[in-house]
Amino acid sequence: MNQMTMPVLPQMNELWQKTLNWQPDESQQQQFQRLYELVVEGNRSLNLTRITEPMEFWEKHLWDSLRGIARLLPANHNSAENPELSAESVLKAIDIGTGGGFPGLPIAIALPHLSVTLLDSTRKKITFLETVVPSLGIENAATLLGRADEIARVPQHKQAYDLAVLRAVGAAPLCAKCALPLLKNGGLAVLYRGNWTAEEETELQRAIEHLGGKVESVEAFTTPTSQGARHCVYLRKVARQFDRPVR
Ligand SMILES: C[S@@+](CC[C@H](N)C(=O)[O-])C[C@H]1O[C@@H](n2cnc3c(N)ncnc32)[C@H](O)[C@@H]1O
Repeated sequence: MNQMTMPVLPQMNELWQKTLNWQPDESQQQQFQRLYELVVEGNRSLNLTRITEPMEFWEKHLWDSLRGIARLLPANHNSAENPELSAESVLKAIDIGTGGGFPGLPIAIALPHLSVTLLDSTRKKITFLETVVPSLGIENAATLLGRADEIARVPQHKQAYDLAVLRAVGAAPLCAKCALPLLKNGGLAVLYRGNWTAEEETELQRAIEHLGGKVESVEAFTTPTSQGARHCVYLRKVARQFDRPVR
């Protein structure tokens, strides 16, 4: 057996459980393993990621993708306390600038009730994902080629999503400008960041004032094996743009 056919991805059941209060089942483990193999294979012709070591892939692609939406994983959301986060109310998600499928593909695998749109403006990334999605047997994810600002003007996508996730797409104000027009009123954007400064938060606040968004919370944490610094910025869409008075 070569490295590509062995289940080389660490299972990490204890760490999944301890850090996210969740564990993938057998079929989700297999999908993560196959995703790993396809990304390593795809990397030979496409510049998808620098992270190809199994342990690093687990932490920086799989775990990191799911940490941002940990509150939506079964057992973590309490729909009575937090109705806008219940599994029943978060149905449509979009991963803006998904690249090789992160964080959108691990999210689609972990939350099969969610319908996930994988958006990217680069044709070759979408072509890659068009083969990955069926190859993993994922039925709740679809690819979409285009720029977020253009897609947000298409009636089918404008204010159509409950959840938007963005990782490594650009500065936070740009991410907010991409995400908020795609969200329904009450929808949530998760900006996956490394470090996060007070200056960045001020700039973000300024940028979202006119877009009907508010910073609901910022979570700081470290990754579980290499202790890398991470922040997730949660933005709530509180008003549709056209609800706000034009000054
Ligand atoms: C550095 S990659 C990050 C990929 C992935 N999110 C990750 O964390 O591994 C940024 C991706 O965002 C895409 N992108 C940048 N601006 C975009 C936009 N305005 N609309 C859609 N995709 C965009 C690029 O084509 C690229 O694939």
